[in-house]
Amino acid sequence: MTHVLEARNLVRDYHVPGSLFKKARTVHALKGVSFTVDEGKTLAIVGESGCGKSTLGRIITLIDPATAGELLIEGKKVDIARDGLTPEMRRKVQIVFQNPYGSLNPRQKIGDILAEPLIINTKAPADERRERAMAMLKKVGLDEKHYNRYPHMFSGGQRQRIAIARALMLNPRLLVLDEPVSALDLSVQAQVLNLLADLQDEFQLTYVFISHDLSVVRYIADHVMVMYYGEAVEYGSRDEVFADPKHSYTKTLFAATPRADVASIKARLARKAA
Ligand SMILES: Nc1ncnc2c1ncn2[C@@H]1O[C@H](COP(=O)(O)OP(=O)(O)OP(=O)(O)O)[C@@H](O)[C@H]1O
Repeated sequence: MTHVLEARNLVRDYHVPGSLFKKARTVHALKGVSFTVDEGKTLAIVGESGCGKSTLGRIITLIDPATAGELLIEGKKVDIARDGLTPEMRRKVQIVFQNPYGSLNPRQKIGDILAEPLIINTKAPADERRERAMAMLKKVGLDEKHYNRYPHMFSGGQRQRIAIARALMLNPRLLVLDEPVSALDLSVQAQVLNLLADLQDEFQLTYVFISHDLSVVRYIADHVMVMYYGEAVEYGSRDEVFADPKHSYTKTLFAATPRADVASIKARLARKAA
């Protein structure tokens, strides 16, 4: 079976220019990271601040180039230096960022925010764009009446729903979710996680879920990759990694994390297991 996403030995170096007081230096943000993600599955990427999670997310989403390595989307090699990327390839991968306050243009109405990817990437006429935006609002648990409102008129959870809806407008295969619930209250986190799980089932979406929160990862992930200073130090199924962490860093990370379970997450897990 072809993987939806395959990363082979991804390397990313950042060259930080020197100043009067500091020498120029190179930050080795990714030191050769490899993994695969299959259709309809979720790979969680876990690790502390600075371990390279977001760098990896930006490379997968083709926002940033890698220094070396290979990236394959549905078995097709992507030019990681970003030359020659087809619009088709770009449409397949979308990203949702942590901050729903910062990621939506405050001057645009929700309908226009959702229609924008269609205007840029397709020839869909205005009435079709409107219809698709309305339909997507409903899919993420919002309402047609929200179409003409501005982002400031929504709660944090609702804004993240809008960001998810925007990411889905082009029917992507893969969503990179970069700390998508970290800025939300616990009860709202559970609602958004449940929404992501439902959308995954409905559209057979593949997720790369970046998080530092192990209780969230435990709920959402099929596979887990633990990163430490630019390296993947652990990689396996969720149950394997949680039940029997191999690397000393993973053990420390798990020991340091309180079990902050969310009631409705537990309920859903139980439903899933049943
Ligand atoms: N544009 C850049 N220029 C120089 N160094 C960078 C740049 N972006 C990231 N880095 C460095 O690369 C390393 C990995 O950063 P990255 O943001 O990917 O980590 P992270 O695990 O996502 O952390 P956080 O959770 O805090 O966002 C860090 O040492 C960071 O300082």
